[in-house]
Amino acid sequence: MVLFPNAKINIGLYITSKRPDGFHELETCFFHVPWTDIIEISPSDTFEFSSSGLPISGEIKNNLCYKAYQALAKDFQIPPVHIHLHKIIPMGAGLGGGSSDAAFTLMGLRDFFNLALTNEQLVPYAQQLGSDCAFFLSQHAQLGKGKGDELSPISSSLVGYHVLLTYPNFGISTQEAYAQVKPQAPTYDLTTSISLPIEQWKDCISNDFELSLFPKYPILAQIKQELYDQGAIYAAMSGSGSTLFGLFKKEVDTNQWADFTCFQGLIS
Ligand SMILES: C[C@](O)(CO)[C@H](O)COP(=O)(O)OP(=O)(O)OC[C@H]1O[C@@H](n2ccc(N)nc2=O)[C@H](O)[C@@H]1O
Ligand SMILES: Nc1ncnc2c1ncn2[C@@H]1O[C@H](COP(=O)(O)OP(=O)(O)OP(=O)(O)O)[C@@H](O)[C@H]1O
Repeated sequence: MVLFPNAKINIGLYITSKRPDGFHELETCFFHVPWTDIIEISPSDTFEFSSSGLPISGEIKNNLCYKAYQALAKDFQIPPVHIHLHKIIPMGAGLGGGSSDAAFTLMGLRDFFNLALTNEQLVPYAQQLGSDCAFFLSQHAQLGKGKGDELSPISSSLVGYHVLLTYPNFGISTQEAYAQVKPQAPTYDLTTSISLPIEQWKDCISNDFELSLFPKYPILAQIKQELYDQGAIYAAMSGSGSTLFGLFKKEVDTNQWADFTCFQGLIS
């Protein structure tokens, strides 16, 4: 079985308070984007995990695909499998690649072994694996609250837009990014702003992580400006960075981004 876990972008991200468990309460809108990893699940006599593509730091036992297998194997008698991950989505990028791998592994194992579980019933497994993970069990854009895993669908859509993702070839640790944020009341009401035409988003939707990360990494602010100079209708950082994205009405020339790792895709 072959799976294509996709990345996400956050449109708007407000960090409103720090919780007693050390996590933060936030409000954000998650959208799917078509940059994907590849996972293959095949039968095996013993559990095996292998990877190719971008090197993934950390031990195999900490890989989210392995953790997803273990989470399901605790509650269901599933035979061993070989999971191969071909890593394409950059890490420490704010694109949720690891979380997507975890969610797709849960859904893949469910289908591979015909487990009687709906995506909704997989949510508690996803929540154990990461705050972003539950979003990838859904097909459509979602408003995320709480740790980012309390989701409700939104009607806004990016279908027909071209998205350009620019990863500046360095990652930012999510944990460190949160540690530098001063929680505050949202600057704008995200539910109202996200329902406005995309052309208006730049005046009423922002990402709180930009406030602390742009002064630390001035290149990020420069990339955002260049995306607007190139004609983006909306440009921002995704999640805790380091990727900046631009939304465009037409395909754009990516020659000027040759120094970065970039992806351009039509949202369908
Ligand atoms: C920045 C976002 O990508 C926005 O969607 C997410 O909030 C991050 O989600 P994630 O990568 O799935 O994060 P997790 O793996 O759950 O947590 C990584 C670290 O980020 C911090 N963290 C994460 C989520 C949250 N609501 N508050 C936090 O403070 C914690 O220090 C945690 O140890
Ligand atoms: N399947 C996986 N793919 C990528 N990274 C993984 C995976 N499993 C565990 N990790 C660890 O998670 C770290 C962060 O990777 P991830 O792709 O989730 O980053 P991110 O873009 O910062 O995500 P987010 O937007 O959720 O904060 C990696 O450096 C790696 O050590």
